[in-house]
Amino acid sequence: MSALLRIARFTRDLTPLYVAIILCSVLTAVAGLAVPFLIGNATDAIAAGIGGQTTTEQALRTALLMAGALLLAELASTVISNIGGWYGDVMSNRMRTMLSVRYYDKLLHLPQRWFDNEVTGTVVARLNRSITEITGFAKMFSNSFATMLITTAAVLVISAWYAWPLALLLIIVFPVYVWLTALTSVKWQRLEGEKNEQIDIASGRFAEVIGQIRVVKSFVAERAELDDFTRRFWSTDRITREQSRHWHGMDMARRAVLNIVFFGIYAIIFWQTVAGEFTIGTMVLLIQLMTMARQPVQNMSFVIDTAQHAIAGSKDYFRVMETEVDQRMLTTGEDPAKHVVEPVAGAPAIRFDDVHFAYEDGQDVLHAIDFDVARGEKVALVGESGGGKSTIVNLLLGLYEPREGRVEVAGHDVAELPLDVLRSRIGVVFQDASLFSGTIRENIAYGRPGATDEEIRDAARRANADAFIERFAGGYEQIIGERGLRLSGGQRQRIAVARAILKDAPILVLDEATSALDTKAERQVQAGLDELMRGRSSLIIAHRLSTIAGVDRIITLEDGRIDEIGPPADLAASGGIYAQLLQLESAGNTKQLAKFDITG
Ligand SMILES: Nc1ncnc2c1ncn2[C@@H]1O[C@H](COP(=O)(O)OP(=O)(O)OP(=O)(O)O)[C@@H](O)[C@H]1O
Repeated sequence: MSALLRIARFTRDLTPLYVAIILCSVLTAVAGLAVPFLIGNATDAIAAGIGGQTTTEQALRTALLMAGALLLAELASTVISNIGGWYGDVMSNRMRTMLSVRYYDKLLHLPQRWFDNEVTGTVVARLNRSITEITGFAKMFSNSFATMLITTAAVLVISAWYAWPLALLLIIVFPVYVWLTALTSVKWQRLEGEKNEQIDIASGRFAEVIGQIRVVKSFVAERAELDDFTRRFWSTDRITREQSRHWHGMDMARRAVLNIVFFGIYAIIFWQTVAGEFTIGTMVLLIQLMTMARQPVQNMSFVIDTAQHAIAGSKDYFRVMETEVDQRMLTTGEDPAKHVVEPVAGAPAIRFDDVHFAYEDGQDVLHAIDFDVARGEKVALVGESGGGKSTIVNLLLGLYEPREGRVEVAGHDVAELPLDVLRSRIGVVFQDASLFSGTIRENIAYGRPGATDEEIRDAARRANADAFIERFAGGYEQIIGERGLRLSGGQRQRIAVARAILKDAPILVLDEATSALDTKAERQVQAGLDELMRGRSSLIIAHRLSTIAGVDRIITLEDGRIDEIGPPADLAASGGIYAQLLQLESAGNTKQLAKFDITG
């Protein structure tokens, strides 16, 4: 119940719709409750006519009057319940929109750490299930449950008026029924959770596999993937059988109790009628009222079943909604790129001051990292794979916080800058170009929404991308497929470079992509990158010795520690990692070079 109230509180903006739905439900219930009274009156009038207490004309007139009133009551019920249904549809759709938008908003602002432990497809599957179940319940409630519950409450009061033992029996049957249902609920919920877990994992994998279908095909892993998917779904079959057996076993017990109680109710009504306490009309009225009350009790399992799904769904939903978000976003609604951050006089563009960092407690991956990048300087990070290069970039982008020490940008502690302001100052070109489905124009404009066509073209020209874009039939409107899969690796990179040029951030982080490119493509991308780096302070995760040779300074890393810092010429002679790399290159030892993600 508290979970359902929580949903209602969470969606309190829908209150006017909730009120309209309840009003329609009350009116529908009232119209429905009039029916047994009208039939009861008609029955009494007909019985009186047949029995000779009134004339046949009088009996007929009353009966026809009742039939007319019956028609009106039923028409009213039809119209009002449909109006209520309309409100219900609108309400559940708005609820779905509200829950989905807030969930997406939440996900977009969760810290990077949260995503490290989640599989994208699983997050999406969970969202879909939770929201479908919550809104499904809301819709059922507004379209039928509410009227049903109001009718039942009214039947209780009316039957108490006529004969208190009837009301007593009805009052007993409800809690017994709900109690028996609650007994089933604990086990049912546990099994439902087990099922959902399997389905979420399978759906997560499904999304991953379809997203990386080329890898799957190249490893001929289709059968293995399908087998795993099938196994997970089939495991829900066993759980469903157990869950359903349990549910239906308990349902039999519940219904048996109901049958016995209703036997008592009918026995009382018949006995009282024979004893002359009730007229035939009252008997007909009471039988109809009891039938009206019986339906909600029987449907109670369905109501509770749907409510349980909604409760289980809401738990998953609110678990994510309760996760702490990155609080350090600019909350003024101001464009973060326009937020003024005056550089501290004399401060370097980037400074790492004795930074220690661990992804997991007690396992430092960066130790005492100390370096700076002067304004306009190009600095390359070189080190073995897993040495901590990407982690340094992650800290610079504020994706994680140092365990100890400070990271500064233009003299400001990164921990104190709003994250969106910080990130608007840093352009990033990732190793994997990471484009989105849509047009080339949209992908470049991602760097600066609202950029003019001319600005987009100019960025593409400078990134050495304009010529190949123009060769496409659609030009800048060419659709590039999911993650840009319809482009070559080099083309994707150049679009990513154009995107960063358009962003025009003073600091640049570059994770060179090389292995995927042939020499010509590499030259084309390099020309774009050179243009991008001009005048910017650049931190480069370099994968080519030619790039490393062209930077102002090199930082070599070993096991998360800085080994050396200095200009290429100095490090070439120092005997350290860079000097060794040069030796490996001249000896043609590409295998050892690959350990450093260096392609030569
Ligand atoms: N999200 C994460 N959670 C836990 N550990 C991580 C995470 N990301 C990286 N690591 C670990 O941190 C260490 C440094 O990784 P990092 O990605 O910074 O290395 P790298 O030098 O960039 O390597 P590469 O050149 O292969 O990309 C590695 O041991 C890695 O396993």
